[in-house]
Amino acid sequence: MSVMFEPLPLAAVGLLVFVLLYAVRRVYPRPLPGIPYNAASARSLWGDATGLMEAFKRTGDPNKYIFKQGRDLDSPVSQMFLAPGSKPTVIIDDVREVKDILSHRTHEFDRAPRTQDAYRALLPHCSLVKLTGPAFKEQRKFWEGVTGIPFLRRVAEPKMYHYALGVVELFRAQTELAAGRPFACFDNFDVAAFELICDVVFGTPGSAIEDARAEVVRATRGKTIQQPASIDSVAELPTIQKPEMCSDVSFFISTIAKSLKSIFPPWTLWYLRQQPLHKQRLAQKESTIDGHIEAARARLARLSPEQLKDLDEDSAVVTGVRRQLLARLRRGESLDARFSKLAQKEIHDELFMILVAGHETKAVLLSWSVKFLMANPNKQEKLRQVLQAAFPERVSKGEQPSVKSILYTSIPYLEAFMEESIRYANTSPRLVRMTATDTQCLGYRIPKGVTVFLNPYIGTKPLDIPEGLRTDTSRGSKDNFESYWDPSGMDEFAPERWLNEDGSFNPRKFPRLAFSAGPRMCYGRNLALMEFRVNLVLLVLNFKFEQVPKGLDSMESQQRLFRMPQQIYVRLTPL
Ligand code: HEM
Repeated sequence: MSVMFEPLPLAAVGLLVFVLLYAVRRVYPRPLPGIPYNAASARSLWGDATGLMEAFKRTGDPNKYIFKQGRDLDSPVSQMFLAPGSKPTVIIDDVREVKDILSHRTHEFDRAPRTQDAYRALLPHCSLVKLTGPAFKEQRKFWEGVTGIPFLRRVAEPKMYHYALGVVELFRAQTELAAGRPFACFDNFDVAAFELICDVVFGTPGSAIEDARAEVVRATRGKTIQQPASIDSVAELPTIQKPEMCSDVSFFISTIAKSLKSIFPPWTLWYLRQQPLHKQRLAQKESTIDGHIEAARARLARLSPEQLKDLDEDSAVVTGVRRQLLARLRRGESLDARFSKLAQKEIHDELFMILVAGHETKAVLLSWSVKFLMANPNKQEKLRQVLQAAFPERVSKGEQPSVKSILYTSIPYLEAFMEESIRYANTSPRLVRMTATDTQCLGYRIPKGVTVFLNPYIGTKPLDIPEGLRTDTSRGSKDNFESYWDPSGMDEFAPERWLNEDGSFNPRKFPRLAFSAGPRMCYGRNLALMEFRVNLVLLVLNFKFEQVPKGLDSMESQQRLFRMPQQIYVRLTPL
């Protein structure tokens, strides 16, 4: 009997071993043929994830580790294994090719599901999560009024000046209370950036910066805060009370960042969304934004068709609502009814996206630029001298320059300083795409459905690549810039590299990718640049940024949604 049954268990064991071996093989890295990789990582179940996690723990920023690989392997295209059982991720590290992919190859390299998933749970209808097809382009066109120069000049300019002056006054009060000690200042920039974007989106002025200043003045007069004995210790300042919506947006930004950093983003996101705090904040932001949309709809629905057509849009919510109402007029529908659920959601999500994308980015850039001022006292002094020459009223009469003169006076060294800050801050150090079709890059075949990390940093020496391996458009772009690499090195902060010999500013000295390129280029670039300029000018004219004590001056970065400094302390002398 037993002899008869022996072959069956043997076959079962054989099958089990085969299935196990197959399963193990499936979870171990399976390299894409022909693309260089780290051989040791390919032998490990966790692939490159272990090294990446270690680098993240050690430095707070995984991007150096990711883009170092191409240099180690001497290849502009390489692959990494970032999660067991998943396809490899391809890394592309060549400025010309990255710019070409972003500008001309969106049908081959489009929005990655990783990015879509992270945002889709919160903003399913916003343009950011859409693939670069007709629906995306139509939505961008619908909203372009909000980011266009006429709207920015008419609506955003006076508001950004107001909040930038508010920050100057807050710094002045904090400096008095700190009495020579260094103090943390990220919240100043963060809350002011939020109040501006919120005002641009809803047309409702914020008072958090003014309130914070009043609180600091009260604490100084009442001597209610005991400062540390040492002049080199961090001063105690009253905490800025963030508007509720600002805390909500920061909370959602950290949710998105956590999911983007996770090895298994959908699981992380699912877990975060189950948390009661998440649900509570979500309900809060839904009712706030919907309230603004309904108030704008009710107001605009009372206008005559002519008034509606002639109306100057004075906030993003008015833009969204007016354009929906104009579409109703064209279809011969009544203006009175509430919006359909879909129309309401589309306006809602785009407004929320502007709040998310247009808030922390600007505060992070300003924080880096303040660090560059402190780390480079000679360049700070030079910037101040050119600004004082451009705006003599600040020195002779103590008057602040007007917003128009700040924005529209040509000041080459200021433009170079801004450009170099944007380059060196490298706030979005990794752009993510997915191949939408089987394709190739620099002679390497990349199959459909592979996640691709693009390095937009203008600061690493390009590897030698035969021109014949490039696409036609990439070959054609060779002379678009004076250089792709500064022989004096790009690891220094040097605004001068953007100046011609005659001292004029030359934006074509090197490529610029900090706001990405092509059809998916940053939507808020103009607003961000104007706001950066106004804040930088007013800060440098009003304060000397002294060096902060050792231990508070680290230039190390951390990766949240953006690459931001680990430490942001200032020590100021008012001017
Ligand atoms: C210093 C400030 C800023 C920097 C450095 C920055 C950078 C970027 C970058 C690099 C991208 C491209 C991401 C990609 O290609 O995958 C991007 C996209 C985007 N930015 Fe900005 N940004 C800034 C400010 C703003 C502001 C103020 C707004 C809103 C008013 C904004 C709205 C957006 C949106 C909506 C997208 C997504 C575009 C798409 O649909 O693909 N950004 N930004």
